[in-house]
Amino acid sequence: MSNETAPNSSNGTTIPAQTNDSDLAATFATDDKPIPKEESSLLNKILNEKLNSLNEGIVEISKQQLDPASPLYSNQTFESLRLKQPLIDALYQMGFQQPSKIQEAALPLLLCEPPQDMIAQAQSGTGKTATFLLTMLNRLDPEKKFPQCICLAPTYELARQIGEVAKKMAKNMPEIQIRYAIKGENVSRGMPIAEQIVIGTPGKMLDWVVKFRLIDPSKIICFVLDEADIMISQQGYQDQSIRLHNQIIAAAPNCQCMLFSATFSEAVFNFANQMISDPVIITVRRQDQTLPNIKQYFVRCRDRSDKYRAISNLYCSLTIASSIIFCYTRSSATWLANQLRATGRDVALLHGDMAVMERAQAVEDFKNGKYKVMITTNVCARGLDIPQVALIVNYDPPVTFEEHPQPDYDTYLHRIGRTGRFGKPGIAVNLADSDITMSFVKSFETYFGRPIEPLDDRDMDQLDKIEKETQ
Ligand SMILES: Nc1ncnc2c1ncn2[C@@H]1O[C@H](COP(=O)(O)OP(=O)(O)OP(=O)(O)O)[C@@H](O)[C@H]1O
Repeated sequence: MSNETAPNSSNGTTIPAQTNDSDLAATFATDDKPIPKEESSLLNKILNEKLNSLNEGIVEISKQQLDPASPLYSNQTFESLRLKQPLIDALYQMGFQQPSKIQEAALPLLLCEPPQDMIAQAQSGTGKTATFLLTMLNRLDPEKKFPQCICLAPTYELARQIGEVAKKMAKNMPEIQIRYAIKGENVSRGMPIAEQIVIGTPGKMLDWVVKFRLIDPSKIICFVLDEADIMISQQGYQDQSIRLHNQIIAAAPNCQCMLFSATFSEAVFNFANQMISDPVIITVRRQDQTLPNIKQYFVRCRDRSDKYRAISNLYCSLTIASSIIFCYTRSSATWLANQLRATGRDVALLHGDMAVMERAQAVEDFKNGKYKVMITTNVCARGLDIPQVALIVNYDPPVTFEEHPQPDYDTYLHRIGRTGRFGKPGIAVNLADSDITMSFVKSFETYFGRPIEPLDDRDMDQLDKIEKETQ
C-alpha cells in the first residue's frame, strides 16, 4: 500500500502530523548540510563487489530452480501444466525454462474444470504474475471479441507492467488483444471494448463496467486482483474493487476469482476468504516470506546529516547496478532527489503527485538504464519488476500510523522484494538515524526471522566478513 494514500499518513509534508516523537520527526525532516568529502566509505567496496557479482545471477537462478526448498523449484514442465502450446512456446521464448513453485502448484488447479477460485500468496518475484496471466490467456476464447478477463492492480505502473507481460505471453496468439483501463486511456460512450483482456486500476475499470457499460460483466470468465490484500482492505481501492467484484459475480456467478499477493494479514485473509466462494488457498509461512537471496543490512547513522552523508557515500555503489531509494513522503523524495541532483548526481524521481506521463517516463528511463537510481515513495513498493535492481535503500523506514508510528511489515517485505527478482542476488540497506528507526529495524528482523546485519563503514574486517557471507 502506498503511504501516499494511506488513511493515516502524511500527504506531502515531511513530518507526519500525528506523531510527537522527536526522533521520528528528525528521521523525516530535511537536511541540507554539505557532505564531508573525506567520507568515502568501505561500504562502497562491499557493495561494488557484491553488485558486480550480479552477472552471475543466471547461474544462481538455475541452481535455485533445482533446490526443492526454493520457491523457484519445480519438478514439472510447462507442458505438464495443461497450457496451450502457443503459450508454452511464448514462455520458452521469454526464457522461462520451467515453472516456479507457485506456478506449478496453482496452474493445474486454476486450469481444471469447473474453474476454481483461488487466494494465493507467494514470495515477491517468484512468478505470481505469470500464474494469473497464463490462466486468463489459456481460458479465454480468442475468437470472441469482447472482454472476458479483468485484472485490477493498484497503480498505473503495475497495470502497464502486467499488460506488457501479457502481450509477451500472447505473442503467438495474435487474435488476443489487451486493453488498459488506466489514467490517460479514453473511451467513447457506445463504443464497446473488443479486447479480451482488460487490465487497469479500480476506479477506471468501475467506470468502464458500471458507468459507461462498455464491458459486459456477465461475459467475464476470470477476475484477478493483483496485490489483493490492499485492493480489498485499503481505503482508495477497497470500495471500488469490492463493488466491481460484486457486480461481476452477480452477473457471472461462475466467473473465476483469483486473489494474489506476497502478503495477506490474517484479518485481510479472513475477509478475502468470505468474499470468494470456497477458494483454493496457497499461503507462505512467515519465516519463509523473506528470501535468503536478499541480504539485509542496516547502517546506524548518528543523525539526519549522517544519514544524508551515508546515502551520498553509497551513491557510487548505487550506480553500478540499478537501485531504488524509498522515502516516506513525496516531499522527502523530492527533497532528496534535488539534493543529489544539486551535487551533480543523476537520479530519477517517481511519486504520486507527478503527472501520468512523467511517471511513465521515469519508469521507462529507469528500466532502460538511463538512470541507475530511482528515488520514490511507497507508490513503487509493490509489484514493480525490474530485474536489474540490485539494491534497495530504505532512506526512511516503512511505517504506518495508528496513534503512534508502527513498523509497516507488509510494505517492508514489498519494498525489499523490488530486488532479488526470481532468485537474483539483492541487497537491502536500512538507514537508521534515530532510536525509533533502529527499533523498527529490529522489529522487521524479529517479525520475519531473518537477520538484518549491521554495516559499519569504518570496520574493514566486518565488511570483508559480510562480503564473504553474501557470496
Ligand atoms: N518460470 C519462470 N522462469 C523464469 N523466470 C520467471 C518465471 N516466472 C516468472 N519469471 C520472472 O520472474 C520475475 C518475477 O516475476 P513476477 O513479477 O511475476 O513476480 P511476483 O511474484 O508477481 O512478484 P511481486 O510479489 O513482487 O509482484 C519476472 O521478471 C518474470 O519474468
